Amino acid sequence: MNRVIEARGLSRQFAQVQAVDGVDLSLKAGTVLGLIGPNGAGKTTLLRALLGLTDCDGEVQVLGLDPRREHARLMQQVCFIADTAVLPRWMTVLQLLDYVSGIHPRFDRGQAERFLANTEVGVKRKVAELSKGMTVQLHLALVMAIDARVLILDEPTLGLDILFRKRFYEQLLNDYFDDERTIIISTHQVEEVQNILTEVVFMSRGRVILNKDMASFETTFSEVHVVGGATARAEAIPHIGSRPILGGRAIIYEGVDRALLEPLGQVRTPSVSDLFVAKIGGEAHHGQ
Ligand SMILES: Nc1ncnc2c1ncn2[C@@H]1O[C@H](COP(=O)(O)OP(=O)(O)OP(=O)(O)O)[C@@H](O)[C@H]1O
Repeated sequence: MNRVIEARGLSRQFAQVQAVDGVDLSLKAGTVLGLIGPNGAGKTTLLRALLGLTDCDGEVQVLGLDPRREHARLMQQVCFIADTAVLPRWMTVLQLLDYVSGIHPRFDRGQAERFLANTEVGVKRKVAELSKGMTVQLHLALVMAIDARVLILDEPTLGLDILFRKRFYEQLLNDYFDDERTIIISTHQVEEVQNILTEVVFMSRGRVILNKDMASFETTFSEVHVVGGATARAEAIPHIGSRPILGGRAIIYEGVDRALLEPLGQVRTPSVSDLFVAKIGGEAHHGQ
């Protein structure tokens, strides 16, 4: 089996809300997927459906298992970080390390301790006494020390300061990620993850709006910075986004030959977040 995650027509409806609406997803080992979408887009519901934590319609397999029927087996091979509030607040950090060592066969306690040594989290303190950011650091230390084939991170760095966010992603890539693993990161902090992604999915209103590997992202999308008279010519070419920048405009194109754009100004690949605004900002606007 070379697909780690395979979903077809995955849907989840809550009363009035179609939280996930016919999503197809196919990921192989060695993927770092960024799942990007506005609030309420359905990201958490999709991740929970992949893990069998919420019911869903459609076909879904993770590591060859059906998360709805084989949830317990699946959870032995995946690691999910979502809500940092679930750590037992009355335990000390040391007690928590003992506890996780006892329950999780794939937990490497030494690795968790090495990770914590680089943080402000004192191992003798109670979880309840830690700041929000420290609680998240503790949670991450536990997660990164679990040898899982699939790691699902839902807003992993929420509440962390910028230095720690950077360090977290560096560490994730250098110390955790390898060809055997698959990581999905759902986040609003797109700029911070874009350099570590191999694939990106944009979600809006339960649907996948964009699903690209980063190599084809670069060949599909272009951004041109235009000034003066070139602006009108650039805007005459069908584009998906246009925004003011210092002294001119940045215009984003999909599927336009770069040779056509080069005479107009400086051509580059748009950032994932600028493309997100162009795609989803427009979408939200048209829907209103
Ligand atoms: N248990 C539930 N019962 C009813 N509606 C729900 C439930 N869980 C999610 N929803 C709805 O489904 C939609 C998608 O929610 P979801 O939490 O998956 O979005 P999200 O993309 O993760 O959002 P955010 O970025 O704000 O965390 C929302 O409209 C939400 O209100």
